[in-house]
Amino acid sequence: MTILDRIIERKREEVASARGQSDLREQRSRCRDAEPVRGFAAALSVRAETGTAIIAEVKKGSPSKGVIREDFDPLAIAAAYERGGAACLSVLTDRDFFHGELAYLEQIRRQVALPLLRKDFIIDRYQLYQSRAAGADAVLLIAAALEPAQLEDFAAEAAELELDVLLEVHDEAELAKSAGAAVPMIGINNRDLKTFHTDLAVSERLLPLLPRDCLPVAESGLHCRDDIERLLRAGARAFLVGESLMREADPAVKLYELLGTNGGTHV
Ligand SMILES: O=P(O)(O)OC[C@@H](O)[C@@H](O)c1c[nH]c2ccccc12
Repeated sequence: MTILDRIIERKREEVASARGQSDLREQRSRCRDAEPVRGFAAALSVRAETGTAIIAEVKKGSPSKGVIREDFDPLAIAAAYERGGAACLSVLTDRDFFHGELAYLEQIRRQVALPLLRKDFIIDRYQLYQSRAAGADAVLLIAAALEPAQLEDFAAEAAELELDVLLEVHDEAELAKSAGAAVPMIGINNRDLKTFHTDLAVSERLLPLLPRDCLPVAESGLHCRDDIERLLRAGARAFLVGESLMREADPAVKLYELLGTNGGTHV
C-alpha cells in the first residue's frame, strides 16, 4: 500500500465524519452565503504577464519531511507571503499527514486579500462545497487519486461553485486520464506522491504536452531562482512553492529571491 493509498483511505473516514457533523445541504447553504471568489487562475495569469507568478504554500509538514517548521503561525506566514509578493496562496488543510487544518484557510481568508487554494486530497464532492464554504477560491484535484469520470464530474461541479481547479498530474498516463476534465490550470507535480522522489525533469518532460488553453503550473521541489528560471524556459507560467519558503525565518525574503528581478513589478 502506497502512502497515497493510506491518505485516501483516511480521507474517506474524515469525509464520513464531517458529513455527520454538517451534511451536504448545510454546506450548500453555507456556499450560498459565502463571499464572491477572488479569481485564482486570473490572478496567476495576470502576474505571469509582468513577473513571476508564485503560489506560496502554508505547509507545516509533510509525510516525507515530517515537521518542516516548528514555529508555525499560519496567519503570520500568509501575511509574509502577501508582503513578499506571492500572486496566490495555497493552504494545506490535511491534518493527519500534512499537519494542516481547514480552519487555517478560514482564518487566512479573513485577513489576507490574495486568492486561496485549498490543498487537500479531494475524493468526494462534499469537499468541494466544504472548500467553497470555508473561503477557498480554488481546489486541487489529484489525477493519481481519482478516476477519469470523477475528475470530469468534480471539475464541472467545482466550476459551478466558481472554484478554479488546479488539476495535478505527475506523468503521461495521468495527463491522458485527465483529458476529459475542463480545468483552467494544470499542475505538474515534480514529486511522485507514491515514492516522494522529486525531480524537476518531470516538469520539463510534461510541460510541452499540456493543452494550450490551460495555465501550466510547476509544483514542488523549487528551491532557488535558478530552479524557477529553468522551468520558465521549459514553459511553466506559475510555480507552487512550499518547503523552501517555510524553512526561512522570514519567508518574504526568500520570496523576493525566487521572484528574481521581475519580482519588483508586483506592487
Ligand atoms: O514543499 P514543496 O516541495 O515546495 O512542494 C509544494 C507543493 O507542491 C506540495 O506540497 C504538493 C504538491 N501536490 C500536493 C498534493 C498534496 C499535498 C501536497 C502537495
